[in-house]
Amino acid sequence: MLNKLKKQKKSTQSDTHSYQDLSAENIPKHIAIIMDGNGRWAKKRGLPRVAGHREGMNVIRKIVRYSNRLGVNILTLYAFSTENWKRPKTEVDFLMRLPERFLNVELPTLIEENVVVRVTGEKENLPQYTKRAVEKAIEETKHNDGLVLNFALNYGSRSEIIDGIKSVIKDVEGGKMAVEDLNDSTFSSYLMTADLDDPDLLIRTSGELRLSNFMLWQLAYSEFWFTEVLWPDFTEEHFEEAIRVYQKRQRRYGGV
Ligand SMILES: Cc1cc(N2CCCCCC2)n2ncc(-c3ccc(F)cc3)c2n1
Repeated sequence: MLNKLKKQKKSTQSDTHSYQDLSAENIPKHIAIIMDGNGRWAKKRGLPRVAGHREGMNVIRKIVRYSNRLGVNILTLYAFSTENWKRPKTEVDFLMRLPERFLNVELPTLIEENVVVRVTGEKENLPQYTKRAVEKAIEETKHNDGLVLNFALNYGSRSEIIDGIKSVIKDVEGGKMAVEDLNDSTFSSYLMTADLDDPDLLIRTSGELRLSNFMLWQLAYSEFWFTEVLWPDFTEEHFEEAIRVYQKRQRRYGGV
């Protein structure tokens, strides 16, 4: 993938995007995105909030494809937080149908593009139709080895950390774990993201400057890039700008 990027880098214009001054050597391995601003996008246009969520799904398609072409290893998308259950029932019901709606359209392409679908969150509390759709996608892409598309779905970082602590206590009491062996690395293995590297870059859209209970442990050393752009208006160019800024920061702090 990086070689392909190098070739495209030589030409001033690849098929749809020129990777202007993006270094193929330092593409963030794991990019996490808080996809915010969907409701505001709809309100600005006098549309119902759900229209913003629907448009937001179209942006996911573009960013997944672009991430795969750039050679990003893991793309984590914050789709539904444990706090989102407090939204109006009509909106929650609509949101819970989106995984099925997205996968019914996209799964064949994801399989073809060697993408691995993964979900981070409490799947047990999801409606049956939501769980069935995500489990089917996880099963049908588990043998792929390309981009890991990780949806944070019904995910809350504080409850993830509390559950991790409870598991550590259980293992210590059961003699499976010695307290002295507890450190960053062993504790990370008790979290839902045990099999993933931490994010190198966090992107949050719509101008909000907070983490909203998202990957609080995992983002400890990540670069953050915030934009006023609302998620439905987010494009490959915005994504490229975030990576360009990330790469500039890496050069500045690359030294010892
Ligand atoms: C709840 C929810 C909301 C949701 N939004 C649309 C995108 C904008 C931000 C939030 C609303 N999207 N978009 C894709 C999914 C999804 C989740 C799991 C999966 F395996 C496949 C697709 C999704 N899920």
